[in-house]
Amino acid sequence: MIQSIWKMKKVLAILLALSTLSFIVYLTIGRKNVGSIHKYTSTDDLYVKEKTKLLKNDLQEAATKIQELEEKLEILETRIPKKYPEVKFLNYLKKKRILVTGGAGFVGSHLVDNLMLQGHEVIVVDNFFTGRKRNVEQWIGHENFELIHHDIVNPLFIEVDEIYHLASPASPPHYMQNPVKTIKTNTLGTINMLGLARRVNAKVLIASTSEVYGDPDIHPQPETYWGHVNPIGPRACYDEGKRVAETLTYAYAKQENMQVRVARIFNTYGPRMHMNDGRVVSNFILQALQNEVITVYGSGEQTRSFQYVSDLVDGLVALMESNYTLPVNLGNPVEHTINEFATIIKQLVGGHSTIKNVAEVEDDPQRRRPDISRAKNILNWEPKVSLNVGLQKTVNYFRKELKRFKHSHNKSSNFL
Ligand SMILES: O=C(O)[C@H]1O[C@H](OP(=O)(O)OP(=O)(O)OC[C@H]2O[C@@H](n3ccc(=O)[nH]c3=O)[C@H](O)[C@@H]2O)[C@H](O)[C@@H](O)[C@@H]1O
Repeated sequence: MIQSIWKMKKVLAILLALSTLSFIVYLTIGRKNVGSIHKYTSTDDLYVKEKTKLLKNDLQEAATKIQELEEKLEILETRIPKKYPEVKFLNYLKKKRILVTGGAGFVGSHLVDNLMLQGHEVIVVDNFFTGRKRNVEQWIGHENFELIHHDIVNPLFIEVDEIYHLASPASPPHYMQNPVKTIKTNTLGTINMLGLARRVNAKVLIASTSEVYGDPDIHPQPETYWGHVNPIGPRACYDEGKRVAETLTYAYAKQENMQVRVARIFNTYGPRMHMNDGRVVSNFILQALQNEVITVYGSGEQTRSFQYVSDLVDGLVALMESNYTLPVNLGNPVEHTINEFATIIKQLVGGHSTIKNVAEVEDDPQRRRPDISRAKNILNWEPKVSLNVGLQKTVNYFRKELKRFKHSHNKSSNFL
């Protein structure tokens, strides 16, 4: 079908070219001939004018027809079946209807891929504040997939078996950009999702964060640690927002006898991170790829532990499938200072960026590393992807993104 459409397109292009050519030939050779055979008269001139007019009309008619045909072709093209990744077949007993809030975001979209490939029906709800349609475009039109543009701060009425509640900006510059909205998403949004889960009797997993531990004074951080959070600092909208989300979850679970899961997610990276994400992984990689200065905030002696996104997704699915209700840390326990991390990225990318220490960030947690004993014991889960392998995939992704950005930037400036 695709080939025949291409053939039709070629034929149309040839037709258009031929008719234009014949018109030009007529105007040049035809006119000259008229002049060479006959003596030039005003009758000839009239004849040529009349003929030109007729040909112009013919050409106009042909152009209209071609346009009509092109429109028909466009409609036909939309009917060409899209090639989707192959999904498992599940019978109606095993197939679940799963809602993923924030499913067009970085982590959400990878989770959606996993659930779709397993053969489930997936409904993505996203307000596209930090999520992008592009992250889930591979599934658009698939019979098991649905994309809803909706802000979960408002209630949602659908029937589902499970809810992965991931909707919230997660990058510090993003969540600090509109702190009130971040709090609303994590409080009102969470109430709406817990309310929905209660109404339809669905299992619900809440994406919490390592930030509930604040700037920790216990290291590494086990789930039993209560945290060290500044309730009025610049990060409070997010870390206190997530703490309330956890409190709400356990209040609903107790009062309404619901099945809940809480994942405390540590720093995660991978393809589909936004170019303007502002977190350390994307910043350093983009800076290194463009030979710009790699900006280390503060002394660079603060630490983080980075997990690759596919490991996190495996952990989220395992947690949902378990019958464990208390919070579970999901993160990679391999810890690095930010200075070390800058050097790792610089070496991996190459180029001639320099590493520079710039102003520190207020309330920046100084040490962060998950204690993952609980996830290991209960879910039999631990990260599999090494930093080198994960970073290489992420660097490749950002390299492509930069090319794509430059290409579309050039195109739009040509257009202007
Ligand atoms: O990546 C994540 O998943 C986590 O990211 C953030 O937490 P944070 O650790 O502050 O994330 P980054 O902004 O990536 O910062 C990590 C460290 O790198 C530093 N950094 C960041 C960006 C930069 O250009 N340079 C730089 O030195 C920061 O100051 C911080 O010490 C979010 O708050 C968490 O919710 C989220 O789980």
